[in-house]
Amino acid sequence: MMSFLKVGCNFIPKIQAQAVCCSHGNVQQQWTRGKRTVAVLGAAGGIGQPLGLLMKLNPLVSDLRLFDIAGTPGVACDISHVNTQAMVAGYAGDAELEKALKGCHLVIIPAGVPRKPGMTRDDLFNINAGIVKSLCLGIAKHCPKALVNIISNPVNSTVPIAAEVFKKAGTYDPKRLFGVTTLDVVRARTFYAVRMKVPVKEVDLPVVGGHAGITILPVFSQVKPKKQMSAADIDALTKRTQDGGTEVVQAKAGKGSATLSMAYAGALFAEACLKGLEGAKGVVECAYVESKVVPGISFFSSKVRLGPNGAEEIMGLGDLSDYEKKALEAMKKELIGSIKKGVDFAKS
Ligand SMILES: NC(=O)c1ccc[n+]([C@@H]2O[C@H](COP(=O)([O-])OP(=O)(O)OC[C@H]3O[C@@H](n4cnc5c(N)ncnc54)[C@H](O)[C@@H]3O)[C@@H](O)[C@H]2O)c1
Ligand SMILES: O=C(O)C[C@H](O)C(=O)O
Repeated sequence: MMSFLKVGCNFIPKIQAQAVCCSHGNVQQQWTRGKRTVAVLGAAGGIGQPLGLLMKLNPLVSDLRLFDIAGTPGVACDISHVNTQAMVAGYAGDAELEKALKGCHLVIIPAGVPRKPGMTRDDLFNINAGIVKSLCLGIAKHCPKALVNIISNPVNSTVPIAAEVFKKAGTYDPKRLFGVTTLDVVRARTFYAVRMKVPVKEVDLPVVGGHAGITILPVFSQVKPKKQMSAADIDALTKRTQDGGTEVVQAKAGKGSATLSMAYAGALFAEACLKGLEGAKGVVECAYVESKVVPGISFFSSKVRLGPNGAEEIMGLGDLSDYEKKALEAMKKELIGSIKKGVDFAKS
């Protein structure tokens, strides 16, 4: 749980430094508050609006830039009335992208179309690939040193697209580019806690691979606190995590995909990045990054230690059960194909 959400309303008058914890609860550290500039691109959308609000609540943020093709002046005005320290500004349309990005430390991208029932995330490629490409061109030009958190689907392809854009611009640093897979972690932890009857705040559970169907692999063999799980439990919870996005798409019945839980997850990962920038120790989250963890798969989500330069360390997978090893084999072809599709698009 995010520190600023944990303390709820009480955090508002406490503008001075205080001890805060990362989502694994293993960090206790002092740091300076509110000196980071954060942009949300796609800020008028279903994810962008609550994500903007959550970033406004984050005491590490001094300036919040809300960018979209339209609608952001209103969203920014609304959020700016919240009595927390971050200054909020709205920017609309390509002509304002430079102003939105200049000086940013962290750029979060939930811009793009969401799924409707019956669609796969890959069905979004044709529209979202171009959106991510054009926004990343802007980042390369106006804030090349920023950390970039990509939420837009299909994440398995949009992150490789971003990498290629940055490579072409000569600004690529793999430590600063992340695909946000935190929602898979959030879901897996929730589903495990409910099924195994453990307090959700105590659950630590990595989710590795990518962010689509069988490429999502919760590693229940490493879950804490460990409860005896039957093979049927493991299979059911793995499948539910893999299908979590589709569960929401179907429940919303044509009105989009996960927005509120995604805003929460996006804010959780953004806060981990900001804590890393501030030099907090022991900030570890799963994220989809350029990786050598699985030979032959150039982008992969695993535990990443965040620090002042972004992804300071990409951690290995640890021991996997036979079930997980099989699932890892099963995802390889799809993941490699999605990565290649993104790279080919960016190069074309
Ligand atoms: N990574 C994840 O776990 C995860 C979870 C949920 C949703 N998503 C993805 O996030 C994306 C956004 O979902 P949503 O529900 O917020 O959609 P939405 O349609 O509600 O909002 C998207 C916003 O992006 C804006 N946009 C489009 N083109 C833009 C551009 N060039 N520059 C700036 N903004 C632009 C739109 O105007 C809109 O406001 C989708 O691709 C969805 O699949 C990812
Ligand atoms: O499922 C989707 O299309 C949105 C997102 O990727 C999710 O996991 O909720």
